[in-house]
Amino acid sequence: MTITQPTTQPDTDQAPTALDAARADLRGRLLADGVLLDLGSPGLYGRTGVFERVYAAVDAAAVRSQADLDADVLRFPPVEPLAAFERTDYIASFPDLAAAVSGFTGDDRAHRALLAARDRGERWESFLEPADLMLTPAVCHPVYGLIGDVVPAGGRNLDVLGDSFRREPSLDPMRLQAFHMHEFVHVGTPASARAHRDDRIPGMRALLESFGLGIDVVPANDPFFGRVGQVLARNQVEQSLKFEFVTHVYGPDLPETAISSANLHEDHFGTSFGLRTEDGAVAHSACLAFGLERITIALFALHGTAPDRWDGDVRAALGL
Ligand SMILES: Nc1ncnc2c1ncn2[C@@H]1O[C@H](COP(=O)(O)OP(=O)(O)OP(=O)(O)O)[C@@H](O)[C@H]1O
Ligand SMILES: [Zn+2]
Repeated sequence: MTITQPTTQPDTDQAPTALDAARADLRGRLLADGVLLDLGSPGLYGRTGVFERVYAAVDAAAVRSQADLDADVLRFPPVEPLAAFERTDYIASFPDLAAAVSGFTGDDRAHRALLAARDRGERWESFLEPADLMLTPAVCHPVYGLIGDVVPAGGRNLDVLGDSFRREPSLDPMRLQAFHMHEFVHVGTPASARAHRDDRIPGMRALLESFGLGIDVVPANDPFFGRVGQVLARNQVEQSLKFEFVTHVYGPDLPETAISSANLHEDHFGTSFGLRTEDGAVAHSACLAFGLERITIALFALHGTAPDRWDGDVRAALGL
């Protein structure tokens, strides 16, 4: 079958850097070899069988690596109610990444006006109204509202896989607008949350290394928005709240990319969602997040786009 793909054009005419060139090269290879399909908008791709095969293997290996948690499985839709989104405070830290759903609520007359604007070649989305739904930017968000006010002794472990949407259009195939994270979340005491994060870092690292990837674990520096955001970013690093598993996707001389993370939220969600431990203290939480597309694409970048020709050890680690 031949698939005709619309082409996404770069939206800048600045001179490309070595990193831009490396990103364009990988993107071109993934499209030319039929791993991804260009949907005509930066960071949005269709996926073919070869992508899905590796992606499913990565996810299954991630799940096996956390099996001892005996976590409760939770799955959610790609959108969350505005009221739930509000409680996470995401809009305070990352307004530039957030995206809302809107819908048409007008009458016949408003519909005719919409169609007239469309016939004139104008944008018509302004005829839509906010639908009180947000695209979920981090898959653990819906968990905290469902836990109940008191977390049982020993805490709760949750296995959450879902869609993430972040409005960060890019021609870097490692930076998508729509992607998936598989998260292993713990809600419990300050000590159990910290242990969940810290004790599992070596195992996560070993898993990613078993795929043949070179991994560094580094303190994360998230792109919090604006001037206040610079303070938040500094706190995050100083308090070592988040670690990222980074790998060289674009060669040893170019910056590494985060393919997974291990986060300690402290009392952030416990306070916002009114979660307490049995002794009445505010619950703490932590999560491990596997960035499934980023891990998958890192594997294609390193080992090539034909998984049957990958090293036997790598295929064994992935169960391919
Ligand atoms: N735009 C994206 N496209 C694909 N995967 C992503 C994207 N953003 C995050 N991820 C993946 O989800 C994982 C967990 O999300 P997290 O919130 O920690 O990302 P992040 O630190 O904001 O990523 P970055 O700093 O690269 O923007 C990341 O380690 C990464 O693997
Ligand atoms: Zn980050």
